Amino acid sequence: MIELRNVTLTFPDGDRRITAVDNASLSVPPGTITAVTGASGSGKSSLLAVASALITPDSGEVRVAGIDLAGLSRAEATAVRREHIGIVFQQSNLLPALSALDQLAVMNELDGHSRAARAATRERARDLLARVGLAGHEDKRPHQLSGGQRQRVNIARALMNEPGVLIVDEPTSALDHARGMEIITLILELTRDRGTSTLLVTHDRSHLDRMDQVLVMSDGVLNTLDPAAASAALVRG
Ligand SMILES: Nc1ncnc2c1ncn2[C@@H]1O[C@H](COP(=O)(O)OP(=O)(O)OP(=O)(O)O)[C@@H](O)[C@H]1O
Repeated sequence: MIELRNVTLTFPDGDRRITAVDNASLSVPPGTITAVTGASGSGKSSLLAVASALITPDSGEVRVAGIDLAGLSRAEATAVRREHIGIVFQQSNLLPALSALDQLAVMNELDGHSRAARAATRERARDLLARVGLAGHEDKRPHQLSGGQRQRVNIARALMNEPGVLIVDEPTSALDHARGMEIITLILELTRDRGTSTLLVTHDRSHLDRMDQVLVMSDGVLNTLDPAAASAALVRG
């Protein structure tokens, strides 16, 4: 579950402050997907940063996987992120030198677990890669994969720790329409199968009618839109 109640986030701007998120409330139940759309600079990334425990808002309540983020130290917030939140960033941040399998396994292996635990990690990574359609591609490095395949690795990596919350920033921006559709379908399936509360930012309005909930951000303010109406608006142009 992701829950934001009356969240406001401001940034300094010379003598004044910019309100990036303005008294925003939202709730994303398990197994559902909420899309946030809106113009550039409307506050979407700021909202994701708050929901990912990367930034503490000025005011309001943020609960992720049942945990109230208020008052957590930086280390505690990092621990919550690691255990409960899978994040797929806009820019693919895969490590060029690592195979697809190692991109998934490396974070867990850094913990220095036993041999058996390492083997289990690699088995889980292999299963997840198969789940996102990359069986047979485990040993490929990022430059040997297409944009859509790299995005699949990103998604699989975000799921390694079996998070209850999945935060996805612009997953289709670097892809053509057909590949974008496939990625959205995958994220929807994973959300249903794994029961994640998925919060997704997108500029691409063509996917909105597939979402459980659509929110439009404008100058930091969130408004609910009927998913079908969001698509109808697209048809009308
Ligand atoms: N670290 C920061 N310091 C100061 N101002 C910031 C910071 N991050 C965002 N802002 C400001 O907050 C507002 C919202 O920005 P944000 O990046 O959240 O919008 P966005 O909707 O994600 O935009 P885009 O679609 O272009 O990524 C903007 O006015 C932006 O300039």
